[in-house]
Amino acid sequence: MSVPDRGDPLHRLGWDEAYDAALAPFLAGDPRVVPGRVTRVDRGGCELLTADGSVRAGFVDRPAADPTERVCTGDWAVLAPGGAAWELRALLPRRSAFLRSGSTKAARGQVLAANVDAALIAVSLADDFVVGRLERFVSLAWAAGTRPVVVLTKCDLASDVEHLLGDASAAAPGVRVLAVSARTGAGVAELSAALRGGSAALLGLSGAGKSTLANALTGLGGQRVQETRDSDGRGRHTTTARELLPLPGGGALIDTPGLRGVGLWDAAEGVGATFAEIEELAGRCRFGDCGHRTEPGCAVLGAIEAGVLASRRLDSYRKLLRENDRLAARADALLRAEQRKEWKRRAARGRWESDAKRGLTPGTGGRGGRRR
Ligand SMILES: Nc1nc2c(ncn2[C@@H]2O[C@H](COP(=O)(O)OP(=O)(O)OP(=O)(O)O)[C@@H](O)[C@H]2O)c(=O)[nH]1
Ligand SMILES: [Zn+2]
Repeated sequence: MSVPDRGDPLHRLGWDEAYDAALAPFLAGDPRVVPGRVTRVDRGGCELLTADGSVRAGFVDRPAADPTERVCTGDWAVLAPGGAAWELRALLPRRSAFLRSGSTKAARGQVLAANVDAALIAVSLADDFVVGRLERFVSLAWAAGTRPVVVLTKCDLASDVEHLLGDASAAAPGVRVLAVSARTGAGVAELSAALRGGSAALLGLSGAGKSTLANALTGLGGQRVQETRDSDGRGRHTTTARELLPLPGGGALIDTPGLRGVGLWDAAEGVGATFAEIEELAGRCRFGDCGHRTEPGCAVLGAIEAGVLASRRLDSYRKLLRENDRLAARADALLRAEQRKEWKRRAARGRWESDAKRGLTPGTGGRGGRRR
């Protein structure tokens, strides 16, 4: 493995000068280190693509107490020769990260994908268009530090595409919205061009057409999706394990199972960006802490009355903020519980040590302990 130069596989996957700068201190410490991009993560290990274009598996992650510091798909890793094989030494700072809210065990959440530039939100035109769901995905994309791109899929099945494009644009102001059909190929070239050079991740409900879209974008044909013809048009497919795939025009597509239908996590800012027009209006309310319910001089209510803002937008905005608050509160509670456990462990260890010093049976504090 050697340090990459321009046009090599790593640059095609998005390596640039800022990453060069991030790698420099590692190179100064050990000139043998090389970067690699994580294409898939397994329990405790990962697979990487390196500058010579080869995919190397079997890398073991460094120990990290904070789950968000563990390796994830899309990470740029610093590799160094160690013993018989290469080892993963560090991760370069992430430009963006999708976090999943913590499970009941881990309060701090888990990073699902890193260094994503564009979040492709797949919305099937074969199903009813649920605006609130789109707003949720858009908020998530902003919160992760990525640029959302709304992809209305299966446009061959819809008759009023123009109308639906308008609805989607209204729900996601300032966001690029495209209609595509993997079946007819409509819009695919335009989407490819919009992604060129960057890293894109796929989000969307099951059956939204993500795998089919991934095939169309990466040019993998039917390799990743097995077409089945069933009545509801959803079908079943098998997805191969690699989660980061090079795009033919440069850049990469990240498609991780965990990212496909994620929950909100610390997305208050993302919600704000999605409902930018409401936040902007709120800045003009008479009271700084206006709840936009009955307050006099409320610019938000004023806009609704004037027919400039749909009251449905305000409802969605509130709902997403509430959801986010609930998750944040839950995460706080989990974090506190973890800390309490750690304090108990430390206190127990302290008692043990002081018992031992006093010549008591360790852990009994003298109750039932005999002096030796
Ligand atoms: N008519 C039409 N059908 C499509 C199109 N894209 C996907 N489909 C069909 O929609 C179904 C679901 O597509 P998938 O690509 O498997 O959807 P997915 O989002 O990957 O689904 P999950 O893996 O469950 O998340 C399949 O039967 C596809 O053949 C399209 O552009 N037009
Ligand atoms: Zn107000």
